[in-house]
Amino acid sequence: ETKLNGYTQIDLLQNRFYERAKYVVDTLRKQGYCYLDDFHGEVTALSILSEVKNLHQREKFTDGELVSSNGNGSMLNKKIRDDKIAWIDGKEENCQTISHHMTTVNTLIRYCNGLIDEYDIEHRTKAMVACYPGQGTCYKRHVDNPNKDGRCITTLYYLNPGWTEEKGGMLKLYPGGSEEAVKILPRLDRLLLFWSDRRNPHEVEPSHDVRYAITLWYFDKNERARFRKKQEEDERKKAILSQQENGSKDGKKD
Ligand SMILES: O=C(O)CCC(=O)Nc1cc2ccccc2cn1
Ligand SMILES: [Mn+2]
Repeated sequence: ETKLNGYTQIDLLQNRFYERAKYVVDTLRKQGYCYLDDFHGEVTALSILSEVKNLHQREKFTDGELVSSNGNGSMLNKKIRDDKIAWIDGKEENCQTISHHMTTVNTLIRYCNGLIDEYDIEHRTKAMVACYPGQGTCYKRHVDNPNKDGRCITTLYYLNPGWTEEKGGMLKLYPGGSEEAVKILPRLDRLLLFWSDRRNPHEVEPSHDVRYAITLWYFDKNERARFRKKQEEDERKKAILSQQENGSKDGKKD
């Protein structure tokens, strides 16, 4: 391959990933969040946007699920989120550039993993493609991973060309749980990363125009394994309890 002052193209590419990973990890350490602009370049960003719009037209988005306001499932189902979402694994038809985004962020995170010793990042979720349809739709203040479900880094890729603050839809982040918020413009080709746990409560302000983003959550291997083990134990306990209940019911019958 062509040698540019001793470097091959691959070397340059790997250096580029290494440089960005270094900046990301240093910034995450310093302020808990970090964003990279012009992540893919405009042409690729617009191609991802057209695939997302196509998903939207093909009605592939579902309503964000309702969450009961006081947690006991009562009828007071209050909407805390108005986003419409689609889960994408990247193999779907007409999602090639979305898939390219997923592999590119994987590579960046793999380089970051080499620099972060508090986590061992090997897996991620599918891509959650989200759309806020405008008319004041928003997402109330929340923490992505409040109870150690394994997710350690949230990555949000924004797809909104020409977005301005007048359109609302700013991501308000409260880094370190502090009260003064940081406002992030959800502009095209911006990749935002932040720790998924209680260090980063955040909310989406009411949006007055259609607003698209793609989220990928990355797991810490150990926290995820502990969470899965706990989930299985809870399942077993539930199964035993329901058997006992059925058993006692049978007992009453005869
Ligand atoms: O679009 C943005 O700027 C961020 C939106 C956002 O926080 N979305 C979001 C979406 C979620 C969907 C399911 C479960 C947890 C979730 C947490 N956060
Ligand atoms: Mn969130």
